[in-house]
Amino acid sequence: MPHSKLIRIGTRGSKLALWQAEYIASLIKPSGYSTEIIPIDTRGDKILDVSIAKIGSKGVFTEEIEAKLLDGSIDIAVHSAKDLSSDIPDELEIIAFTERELVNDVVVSTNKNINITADTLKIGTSSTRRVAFLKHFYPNVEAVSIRGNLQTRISKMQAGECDALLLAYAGVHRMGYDDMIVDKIATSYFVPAVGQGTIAIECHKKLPFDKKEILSRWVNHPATEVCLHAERAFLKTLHGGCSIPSFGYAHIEGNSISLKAGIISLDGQRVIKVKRTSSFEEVKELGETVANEVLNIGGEQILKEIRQQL
Ligand SMILES: NCc1[nH]cc(CCC(=O)O)c1CC(=O)O
Repeated sequence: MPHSKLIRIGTRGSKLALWQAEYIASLIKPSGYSTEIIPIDTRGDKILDVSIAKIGSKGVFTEEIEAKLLDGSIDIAVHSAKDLSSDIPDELEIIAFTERELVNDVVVSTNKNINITADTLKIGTSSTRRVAFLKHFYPNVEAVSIRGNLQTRISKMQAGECDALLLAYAGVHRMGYDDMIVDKIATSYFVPAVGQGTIAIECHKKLPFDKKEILSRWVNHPATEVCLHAERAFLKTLHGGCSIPSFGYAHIEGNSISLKAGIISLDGQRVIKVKRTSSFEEVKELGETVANEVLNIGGEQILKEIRQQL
């Protein structure tokens, strides 16, 4: 790997991914290191007519990018932390997580008068977690599958395929669509996906030390990192990819970390949710404990049913 003061950033080519890569470049800039952004096409970008759950769950947005980390043609990969599987190759590590954005899901529409709690609505989403939560909390809503990047989804909504979209605030905000947000859904019951709202930096374990130092110092946000370690330990123990309707959200409460996480059945009938706290030093155990408890009180059964259906 080159030992120059250049950090080569691999990213997906979507507008959101490029925004995120530019953002990382802007965080690195004051360090004196320069950056180069290298867009990479992934399976998830190429196959647009099939739901993510059906393409095959793990790594649809990351495999091609990780291959370039492994062969040394890029120094770091920038991912939405949410899209990054809990099992990354042994040779790679996550070196930084950016400060978390507002973590909520939001309802986006061109119609300002939409009321998600009362109206009979068609809401576009392609996330199994959101579909299941919609069935559970908003039986008045019909979830319709909409894929593609944010701009495509908004066009499809405007063409009448649905009345509104349910999306992560982070992506909506980064793409500048804040004025289309009609509702912000509380995380207390509509628990976000593990990693939602933060950007993860993945690199080769053998990335030169000086570059690792730059990333730790200029990009990483320690409070977000500790929360993500809890959430990702949960996901890893659950053995869930991004197609599993699991959820997990950790935040800091004084001197401890609180993790609320679980899984919901695809029909929205059963929500298994566990909340526990730990010290900062025990976040990995926290994630594992919560996952094992979720599995034991009904999560295992839900996972089994989902694996049969997909
Ligand atoms: N699965 C797609 C994806 N991955 C990350 C984000 C948003 C940005 C983030 O959560 O950091 C989105 C879009 C969405 O869920 O609405």
